[in-house]
Amino acid sequence: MGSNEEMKELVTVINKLQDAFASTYSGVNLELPKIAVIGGQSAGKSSVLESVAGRDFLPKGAGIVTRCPINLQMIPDEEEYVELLEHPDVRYTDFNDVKKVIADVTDKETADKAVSSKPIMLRFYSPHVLQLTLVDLPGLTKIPVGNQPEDIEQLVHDMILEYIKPSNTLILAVTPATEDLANSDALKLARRVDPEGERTIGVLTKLDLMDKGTDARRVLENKIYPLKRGYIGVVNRSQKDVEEKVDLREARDAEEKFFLEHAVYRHMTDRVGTKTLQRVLNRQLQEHIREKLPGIRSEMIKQKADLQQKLQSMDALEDKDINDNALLHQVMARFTKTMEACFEGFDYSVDTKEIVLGVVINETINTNIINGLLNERSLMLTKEEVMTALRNLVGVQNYISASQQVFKNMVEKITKKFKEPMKKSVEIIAALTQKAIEKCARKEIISYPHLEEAVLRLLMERLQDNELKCKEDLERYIKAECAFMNTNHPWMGRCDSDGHSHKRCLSPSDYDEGKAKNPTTLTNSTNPSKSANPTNPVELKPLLPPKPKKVLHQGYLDLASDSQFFKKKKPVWITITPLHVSIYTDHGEGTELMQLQNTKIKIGVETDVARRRKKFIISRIDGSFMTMVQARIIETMYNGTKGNEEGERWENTFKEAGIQMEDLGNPVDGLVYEDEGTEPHPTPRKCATPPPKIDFSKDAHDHMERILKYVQIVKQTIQDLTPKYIVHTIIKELMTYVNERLVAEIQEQSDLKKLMEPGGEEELKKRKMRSMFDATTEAVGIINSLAWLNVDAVGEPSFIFPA
Ligand SMILES: Nc1nc2c(ncn2[C@@H]2O[C@H](COP(=O)(O)OP(=O)(O)OP(=O)(O)O)[C@@H](O)[C@H]2O)c(=O)[nH]1
Repeated sequence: MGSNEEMKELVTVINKLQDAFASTYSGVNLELPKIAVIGGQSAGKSSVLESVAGRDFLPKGAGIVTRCPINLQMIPDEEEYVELLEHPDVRYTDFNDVKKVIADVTDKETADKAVSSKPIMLRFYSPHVLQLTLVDLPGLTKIPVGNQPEDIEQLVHDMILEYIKPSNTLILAVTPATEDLANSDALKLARRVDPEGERTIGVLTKLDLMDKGTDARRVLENKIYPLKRGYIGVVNRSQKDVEEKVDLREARDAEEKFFLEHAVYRHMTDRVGTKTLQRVLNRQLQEHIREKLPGIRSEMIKQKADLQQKLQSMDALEDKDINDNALLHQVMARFTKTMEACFEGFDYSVDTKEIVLGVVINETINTNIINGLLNERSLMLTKEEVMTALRNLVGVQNYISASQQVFKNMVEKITKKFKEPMKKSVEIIAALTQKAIEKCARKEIISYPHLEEAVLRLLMERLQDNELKCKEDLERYIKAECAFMNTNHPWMGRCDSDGHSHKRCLSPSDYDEGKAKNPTTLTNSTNPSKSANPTNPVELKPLLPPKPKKVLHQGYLDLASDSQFFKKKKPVWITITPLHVSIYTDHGEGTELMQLQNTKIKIGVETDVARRRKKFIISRIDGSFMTMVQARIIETMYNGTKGNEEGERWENTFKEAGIQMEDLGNPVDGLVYEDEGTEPHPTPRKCATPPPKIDFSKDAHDHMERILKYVQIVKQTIQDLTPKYIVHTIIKELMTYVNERLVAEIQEQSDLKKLMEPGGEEELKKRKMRSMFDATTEAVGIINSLAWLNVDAVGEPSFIFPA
């Protein structure tokens, strides 16, 4: 490849690399050297800089024209124009305007002082330039003129030093050929920062103005004041040329002509002319690049590997070419998985730093709902409150019995109290669920703000619907609870009014055992809900004869007329086994009325010695009801017809069967039986005794206990069911929606392209990193493509600076 072509390629490559580096945000830069032009006042600095840049946009003239540093940044671009920092929005394409603005800004900046160190920033965009910076500095002045301060020389001196100090700055030390080189301030200053002259290029201007017969041959031959990089002689436009608007191209031609026709200079073409100066500068740059690129390449390769690793860990490399639909499904699958992990705890990468909201919801259910809102003391009635209510029912009347209506009203009233806490519970869990959704969305969808917005909108709508539905369901449940009171609930027998279960749970057989077999609703069924429910009568079926068992004694005893079974006194068939006392309507084919467990009953015995009668008063040891109709005692009597022995035998056999017996003696009032004339036993004599007193407090107490027990059951059921309803309706149904409908609804309602428009910090970070990765990859590719990178030969001049 010819060297000129190499340089063309170099301009392209370097500019591409600069672009690539700019997008890597890495700070990696070719750092092409700045070129600072220094020299005495009116030495021709601006003219040199201009001819290097190839455009005429700097003010020139006699006197001190450049009074501020002019920072000219050359930037490759398709169009050619100038921008000034002072007017960032204006693109100057007329260079005369640029000149004028620079002059104005200079005047403004130096209105109260001779010079200013604040640079005027210019950007020169052109398709023909490399990205590098040229700095025109004010001329060194010796004697203050006009309003210039006394220390003007020092001021300018210090400013120039500041600019040329960095080792990455090439110094163009401009001296007019009309001056003695030994007095060159430019060279003196350059030597201070570059004593070896490694980055200083001597430029001799105004060769055309030298006295006739004199020339700068010995200077240009580097013999007078040697510099490592030597001297270049140039002829710029004279003040007259400037005024006559001779353009740079014409000036360049005139310069060429001048040197070719000059007797001395035409023999030293490699030392004179603006083109030569450009070529030298190009060479400097090329050398610099050649030196720097291998290091940059290694740095880029390392950076590329780092970025690749980071992107892989962020799962961001694969997404690159995926289409929007696939991306939507990918993102939503991640979101669904995170939601499931939150609620179901199926996350295999179990979080050890933070409790997921699902766990918070669980704790809230147990602590704040079951044992909080739904366990408030105010929801329940105290014994005193029930008792007061019962007393209030009768007013001045004597208490007779508590009606079923009273029971219903009171239970209903308490049950309805649960409505508000249940609703509140729904709201609490809905609010937590909303938080969980938002958190999961933030985690998984934040990179796609439109999608996140759509997901949140749909889920919030669904959550609201579910919340409403759940409240309605629970309200309906309360209504259902009030609609039917299951007073035969199995727990009625086992919960005390404080809601505590007895140590031993009753089995269904227990439930049956204590149950009275009402002759009108008798059944063989062992199902408590059917057989025990007085509102659910079933056909009366005669029982089969009792299974053969070891009978200790059996026979007829009379059942009292207030036994709750019969309206009249009636003989019943009783058998005593080691385990049970059973009462049948009759011997053989009779129906079993009751079967009582010996260990659970006690029998009080009254003996009427005169009549040889014995009355056996059977009750439960725990005081509970004997029958469905709520009698606490069953009175049976041996009527004495078989003599004393038979009465004694009954009593002894009860004892033998392990029943707790109590001798009640010989009662004063005798055995009270209405004479019903029943067969086959003689009728006991009617006894004139006062009617039994109604025990208000005992009956009310029983009623109160039943109410308290029942509302306890209601409460426990509500405590049990409410969280189930809530979790099902609020969370499970929401998850079903997320799994089955959400994506489809999102696709139906929104524009897919817009949905998947990335945004948000996380995505921006990923994108930035990905573009850095791409730029680095490109930069490495560009550097690798430079075959001449390791070639030592220095290329010929080219058009880095526009011709
Ligand atoms: N004949 C001739 N005139 C030149 C040459 N170089 C510069 N001039 C003129 O010298 C004057 C000063 O040139 P400038 O380029 O403004 O010099 P400067 O060093 O930038 O001046 P200050 O910034 O004011 O210090 C201008 O009128 C130029 O036209 C040259 O090589 N030959």
